[in-house]
Amino acid sequence: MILKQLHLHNFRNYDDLTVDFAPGVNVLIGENAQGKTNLLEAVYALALTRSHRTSNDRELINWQAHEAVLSGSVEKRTDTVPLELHFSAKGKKAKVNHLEQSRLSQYVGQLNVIVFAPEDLSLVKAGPAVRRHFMDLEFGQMSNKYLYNSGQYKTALRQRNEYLKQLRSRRQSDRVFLQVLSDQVAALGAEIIVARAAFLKQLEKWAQVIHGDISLQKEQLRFQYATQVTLDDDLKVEDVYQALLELLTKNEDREIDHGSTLYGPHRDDLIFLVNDKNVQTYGSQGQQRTTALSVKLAEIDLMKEQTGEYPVLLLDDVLSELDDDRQTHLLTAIQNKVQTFLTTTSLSGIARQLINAPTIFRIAHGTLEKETEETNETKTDEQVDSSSETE
Ligand SMILES: Nc1ncnc2c1ncn2[C@@H]1O[C@H](COP(=O)(O)OP(=O)(O)OP(=O)(O)O)[C@@H](O)[C@H]1O
Repeated sequence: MILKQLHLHNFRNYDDLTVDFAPGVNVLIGENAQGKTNLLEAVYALALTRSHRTSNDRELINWQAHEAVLSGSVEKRTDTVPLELHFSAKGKKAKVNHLEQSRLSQYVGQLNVIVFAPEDLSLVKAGPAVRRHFMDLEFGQMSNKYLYNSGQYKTALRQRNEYLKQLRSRRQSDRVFLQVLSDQVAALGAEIIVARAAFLKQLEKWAQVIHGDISLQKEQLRFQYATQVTLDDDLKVEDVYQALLELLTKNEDREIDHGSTLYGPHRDDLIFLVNDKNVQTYGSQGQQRTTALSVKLAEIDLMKEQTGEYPVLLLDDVLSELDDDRQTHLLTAIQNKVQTFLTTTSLSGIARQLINAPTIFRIAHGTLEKETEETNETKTDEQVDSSSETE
């Protein structure tokens, strides 16, 4: 899929901007604090209805305004879809094909994006919450059902935790109601666990090939999904539900003492093994970065496999964090395949050599100026023509 056009109205430091993007690599160049990441954030928000760097939507609205609007048109293989998103103090409104969607989970999935920022290189090193967030974000874009279930699960978990606290402080004593809440948590949790296991299997398949290439076949990457229920090959939602419910029922007293739910997919982790060793514990920084890069690149292929369309790739100042070798792998893997938005303060080194016909936008104080190969060529042609006339 391709984001053909984007319009920003009172979004961050942009007043009104309409920009047409190229299907290949769009390079956003500018000094610090000019609006490069804000523009990338706008693409991300148009896709997922929220920012990748803040959970507070108010920050997205221009300081002088009360409402921000993003709109754009997404070209897919079969059709072009107009998207529109309004942010205000009253909340968010999302439209697909000019029709307001009653649930945001119905909107997400129209434009798929993968963001790769320096902090993503610590996917392996960071705590489990980061990897759970990663799974929810990526799998949620590929499946409306996953997105819906994970939203419902969070609500059910919050209610159960609240009730456990009330039981602990003896404001409540009804254990039967706790069982009702446990049942909800187990049913939704089982859906999430089974979906994660299936997605991870597919993701691992792509990541293994990429990791093998980058490491010149010296390393083999494997994933281990760490969840509290035993996972068989022939995994069924019903079995996971029963296993999870049993854990919750057996441990009610402990959970009341804690005032929180100790079992379920909110406790999952994803372990990466390189040549059968946990790369978080034993891997070098280079191996950890290669793993993170392989996983990110694998997501692109998985998304294509699951949705039939390549996602849009957002590279937020990440090239400067990668050595030449890894930059080369990244850039050769995406070119002529995925529409890419890349922010940088200057396009230099290996990136300048490798990016084939980039479309360059110069950003200063929330304004954009396009500089394309074509206009450069036209200029050169005009200059040649006029010089031949003078002769
Ligand atoms: N809600 C807002 N309203 C107006 N301006 C904002 C808002 N939020 C952020 N800004 C401004 O946007 C600018 C930051 O833009 P951005 O984060 O896109 O920088 P950048 O070009 O990516 O720079 P760097 O290379 O340093 O990351 C800052 O000048 C900031 O003051």
